[in-house]
Parts: sequence; structure tokens; C-alpha cells
Amino acid sequence: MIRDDRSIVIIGLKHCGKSSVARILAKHLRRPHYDTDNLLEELYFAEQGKRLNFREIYAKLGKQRFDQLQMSVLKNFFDRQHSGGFWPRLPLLSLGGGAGDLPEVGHLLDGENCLVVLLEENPELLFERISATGLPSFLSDAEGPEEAFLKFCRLSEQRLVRYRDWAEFRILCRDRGQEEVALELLQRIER
Ligand SMILES: Nc1ncnc2c1ncn2[C@@H]1O[C@H](COP(=O)(O)OP(=O)(O)OP(=O)(O)O)[C@@H](O)[C@H]1O
Ligand SMILES: O=C(O)C1=C[C@@H](O)[C@@H](O)[C@H](O)C1
Ligand SMILES: [Mg+2]
Repeated sequence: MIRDDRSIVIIGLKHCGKSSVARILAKHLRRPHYDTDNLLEELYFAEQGKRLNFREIYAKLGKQRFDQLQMSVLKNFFDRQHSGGFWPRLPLLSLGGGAGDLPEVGHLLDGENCLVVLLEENPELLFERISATGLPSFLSDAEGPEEAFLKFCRLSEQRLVRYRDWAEFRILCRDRGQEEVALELLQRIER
């Protein structure tokens, strides 16, 4: 049975469905849902007084500073959890796709405080999804779509090693819709 004293953190490669699955699950479990990309937008607004979306922030600041902001967001989240700031229901948190580049994130994902779940999907399918809305900044320096795909595959391999290490368990999405994936996840955590 799911423990109420842990938050639930959803991790995985870009566009594997972290945010949509977390949103569905949050409704079922009646827990709040946060997403690091949105929390980062709020932090940027609080610090800079300017509303930008996370893609614009990434493009403006570059990867290193974006990653620093992402770490601040995660530290704030777990500080708030430790101080009881999420009373009465601990939230679900979906992470940005680039969190897997940061080993320090793993130190924050302590199994005592959170249940970490990995959503896995075939990188080829993910690249199709990503390309449909235009390549994000972290792939846009590639010469063409083939090079961008190779870069994505290389990154995915490295990130997956970390994600598998951090996760308590993983769900293989196998091109199923978000509802179905969320349902399997729900069954796993309520077992
Ligand atoms: N299981 C799925 N089947 C089909 N499309 C999906 C699935 N999961 C996500 N998508 C689509 O992929 C896009 C990204 O979904 P979502 O924001 O939930 O993913 P994410 O993992 O949070 O992405 P990011 O890493 O960019 O934060 C959306 O257009 C969504 O509709
Ligand atoms: O996969 C990535 O590197 C990223 C994914 C997004 O969620 C954002 O966090 C940002 O665009 C970086
Ligand atoms: Mg997301």
C-alpha cells in the first residue's frame, strides 16, 4: 500500500509523459502536482520579475545556469517537504527531462522522503514526439535531424543509467496512452 509520508517523483527522458502521467495520478490520489519546469518559471519570475516559459529561460541562460536553477527548485521543494509545508497531502513532482545530467539530483531523491518512479519509452519514439513541436535548445545546435537524433540517443543512454539507479521501480510505457501508463503506475503503488 502506498505510504502517505513520501512524495512521489516521476522521472524519465524528455517527452516520455512525466507531466501528463503525474497530472492524472495526482487526480486519482488527490495529491497536489508540481513540475520542476513550472517551479523554475516561478523562481525565475520571483528573482528577475519577468515571466518567461522554461524553454525561453533555457535559451536565455544556457544549460549551466538552467541546471543551477533546477537544483534550487529541487532543494526548495524538499526543504518545504521537510518543514511540513505540504500539509496535509504530500505532492507528486515531475522532473524536467534534463535532470538526468545532474548527479546531485540523485542525492536529493532519498527513498525515505520520496518514491521515485521511472517512465521508460523507446528513444526513437520520443525523438519523433520531440521533433513534432520543434527541437528544443539542447538539441538545436545539431547540423540536421540525423545528428540531432544521434545526440538525443547518446544523451538518453547516459541519462537512463542515472534514472535506473535513482528509481525504486520503472514502468515500460510501450507506446501506450498516458491514461493506461498512469493506471499501471497506480496499481504498482497501491499493491
Ligand atoms: N504515452 C503517451 N502517448 C502519446 N503521447 C504522449 C504520451 N506521453 C506524452 N505524450 C505527448 O508528449 C508530449 C510531452 O508530454 P509530457 O509533457 O507529459 O512529457 P514530459 O515527459 O513531462 O516532457 P518534458 O521532459 O518535456 O517535461 C505531449 O505532447 C504529450 O501529449
Ligand atoms: O531534456 C532536457 O534537457 C530538458 C527538458 C525540459 O524538461 C527542460 O527542463 C529543459 O528544456 C531541458
Ligand atoms: Mg514535463
